[in-house]
Amino acid sequence: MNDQSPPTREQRVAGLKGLGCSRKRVEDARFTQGKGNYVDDVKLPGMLFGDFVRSPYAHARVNAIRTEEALKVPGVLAVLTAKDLEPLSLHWMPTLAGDKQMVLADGKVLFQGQEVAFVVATDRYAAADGIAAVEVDYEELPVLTDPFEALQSDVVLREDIADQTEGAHGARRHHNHIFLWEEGDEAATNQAIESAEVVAEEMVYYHRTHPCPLETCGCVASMDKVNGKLTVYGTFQAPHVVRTVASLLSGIEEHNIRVISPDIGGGFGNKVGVYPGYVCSIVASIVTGKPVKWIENRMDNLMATAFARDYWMKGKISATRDGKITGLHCHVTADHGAFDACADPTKFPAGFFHICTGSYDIPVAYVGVDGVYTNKAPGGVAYRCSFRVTEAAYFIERMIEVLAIELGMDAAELRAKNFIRADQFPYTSALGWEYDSGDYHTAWDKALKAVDYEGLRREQAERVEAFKRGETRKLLGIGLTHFTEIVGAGPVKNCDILGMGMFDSCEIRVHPTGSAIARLGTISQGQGHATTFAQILASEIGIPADSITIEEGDTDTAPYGLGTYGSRSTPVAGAATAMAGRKIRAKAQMIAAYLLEVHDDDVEFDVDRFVVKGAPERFKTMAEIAYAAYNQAIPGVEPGLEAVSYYDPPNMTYPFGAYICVMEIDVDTGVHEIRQFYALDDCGTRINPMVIEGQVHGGLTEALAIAMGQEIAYDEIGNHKTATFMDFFIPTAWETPTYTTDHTETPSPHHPIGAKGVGESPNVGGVPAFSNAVHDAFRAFGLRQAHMPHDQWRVWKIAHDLGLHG
Ligand code: PCD
Ligand SMILES: [Cu+]
Repeated sequence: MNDQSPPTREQRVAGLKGLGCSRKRVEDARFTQGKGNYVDDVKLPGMLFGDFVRSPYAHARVNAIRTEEALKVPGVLAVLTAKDLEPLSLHWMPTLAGDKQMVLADGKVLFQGQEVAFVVATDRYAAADGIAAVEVDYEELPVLTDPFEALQSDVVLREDIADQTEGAHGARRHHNHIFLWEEGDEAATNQAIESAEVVAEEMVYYHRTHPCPLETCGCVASMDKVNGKLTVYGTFQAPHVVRTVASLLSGIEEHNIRVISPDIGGGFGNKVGVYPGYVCSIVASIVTGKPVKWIENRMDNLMATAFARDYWMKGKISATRDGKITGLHCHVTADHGAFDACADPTKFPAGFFHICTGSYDIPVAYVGVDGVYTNKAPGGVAYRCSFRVTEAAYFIERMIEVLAIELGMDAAELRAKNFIRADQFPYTSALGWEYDSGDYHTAWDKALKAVDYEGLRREQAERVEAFKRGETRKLLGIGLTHFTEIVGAGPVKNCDILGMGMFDSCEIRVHPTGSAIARLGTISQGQGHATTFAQILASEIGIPADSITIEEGDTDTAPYGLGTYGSRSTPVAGAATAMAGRKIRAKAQMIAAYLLEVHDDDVEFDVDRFVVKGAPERFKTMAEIAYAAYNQAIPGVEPGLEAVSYYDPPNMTYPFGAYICVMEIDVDTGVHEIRQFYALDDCGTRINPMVIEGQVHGGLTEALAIAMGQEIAYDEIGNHKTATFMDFFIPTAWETPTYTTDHTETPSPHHPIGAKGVGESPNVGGVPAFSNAVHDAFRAFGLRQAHMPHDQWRVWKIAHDLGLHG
């Protein structure tokens, strides 16, 4: 081929590396070469180190804190206690859930690992010595770790609000009660259930766990007293929200606060909330006039930062004899720990749990959630679904299995019989959500075919017979799940965090030579935004993704946004990116028309250029247009080529998926082996299939961890039993199975490019798939419900209790 020949249209499209391209992740060059810049890499001149004295008790009165000896330790400069923070009104701080939380122990401690005092020293070793020298007089109090018991007990956990009968989410009926939140028609639901031919009832527990990112939480606060500017580097999933909160709490004007989220080593929801470490570092920097760093160790992270789940879900599901679901009732007892510090949109104290009707057309439903205080760490609702969709999906997918048992019906058939049909979308659920789009039957049939479902069931039946004959000790479980996710909060009219509406944003500058920078209100923690958002833009404005820099996480430069969690970046900031791109394109069209000396309407966009309609040889490329925007006076058009979009999504997006897990279980040892895991995801328009596959692999591995072993456990006096990797299960390559990924593509009708989120989906759908496989292996022997995690001992115990050990 002649070097001079112009690229074909296909080559031009491919050259953009836009939508649908499995573009390699641009951020990986620095990550794989140790050139990332994480919070702990931030080293400022004269920087000090702060760390916490933490409570060894789960519930105790703090009668005295003596700091004299600590202050004598070489290198220790200050020890902050609640008394020091009180004059600044910073000894307590508001939580995202409308509650308040102690920054440092104020008269008592409420969970093991709670922050009691903050020691500031020249380095982390001196701080550790200082911590050891702080003397605290504790007087132990009775401990409540069980939420059901907490609601009956005379022991008052939150003395600060003991007499308050109204909380942030309505009436409190007991001193350890936080709220009762209800959705749906309870009377109609009860009636449907009472008059039903078949009812299945079950208590489904989704245990307490923890997102445990590789990098723990931390920050560096630096108060420059000369120019009055506070800079805070930190592991923040929502940097702008942190800036606003810091301003409101400290009284420092918001323009004088700069929050920077540098590279983040995994967030998974753990880094959404505001922690005492941030407040104490800021105060310490103001007091000492020096930068102060605080970095958690692994135990701190597992003991004191945002846990996930801990939902006791009591369900009733009713159906006709032939398996048509007629009603769903759910009551949740939600253990929120010592403070209600969940990171949900204000109006939703149980997040989006009322998506618990799942993928099914259920005529009536009711859900009631009781939030309860206990002597455990606060900060729930994280871990690859910040808004309780994981709990909801687990609940309904377990209830479906239990109903299938009750009906004596195949669980795949029961699902298919009740799916919302493709022609029912947009579909409004009994609990009020408007599902934007979906095609569940197509996905389900594809999944069942891919694994040869009928063949598997035959094999399973043969296995059961062989087991009964004593020819094998291994059972076969087929774990089915069809989940519906709900991601992309806003809209602003329903969703806010601390009053800030949940929109998101993108600002684009196209440079004269035809490359560009785009800044967003979100922040990648490993998801690959620098790669994928450039792809959205490449397809919108015809500039190659390789020529577009994506920048996030610096509040001095990025437009205001609500941050990255709840798989909202693609649905919201991704939409803002497309919309801002369209503004660039609109202006480029005027410039092109001027340059081509035709009317605006006579040019049209084609991949990377504007062409004169009907005369494709007459065109201006985006690079030429960008240059003209800066070097020519164009009548009626401002110089430059920039745009900004603040996007308020009209609705959330509803990704879905069909997962099937095939598991072998050794009845005598409780050891499982995952023979096959098939995951079909539908996240609408796919931006980068390779990134999506990576997201799915990561999320499934976290799901495996949660379902098969990971747990935050406490003993009866509130000792945290799982605060190290000796006890807290993190799967390695050894435990991780091979996954087969697949997809269908049902675009979101309201998203500018039809994309839905995907990051959370594999965890939402993965946990029930693994757990259902365990249950299914024992279905023939009468198992209905066994609580997670299904570690080896608990699986052995299931077999034992079913009498399978002879
Ligand atoms: N359709 C579609 C969708 C999506 N995509 C892609 O993928 C990713 C993701 O996305 P999304 O879904 O939108 O999401 P985002 O927002 O971005 O993110 C978030 C998520 O993400 C996930 N993933 C991950 N990865 C990593 N690596 N790291 C991390 O940390 C993490 N985290 C996790 C979580 S948990 Mo939460 O926070 O609990 O709420 S939520 C979450 C990005 O890149 C994007 O672009 C594509 O491509 N396509
Ligand atoms: Cu979610």
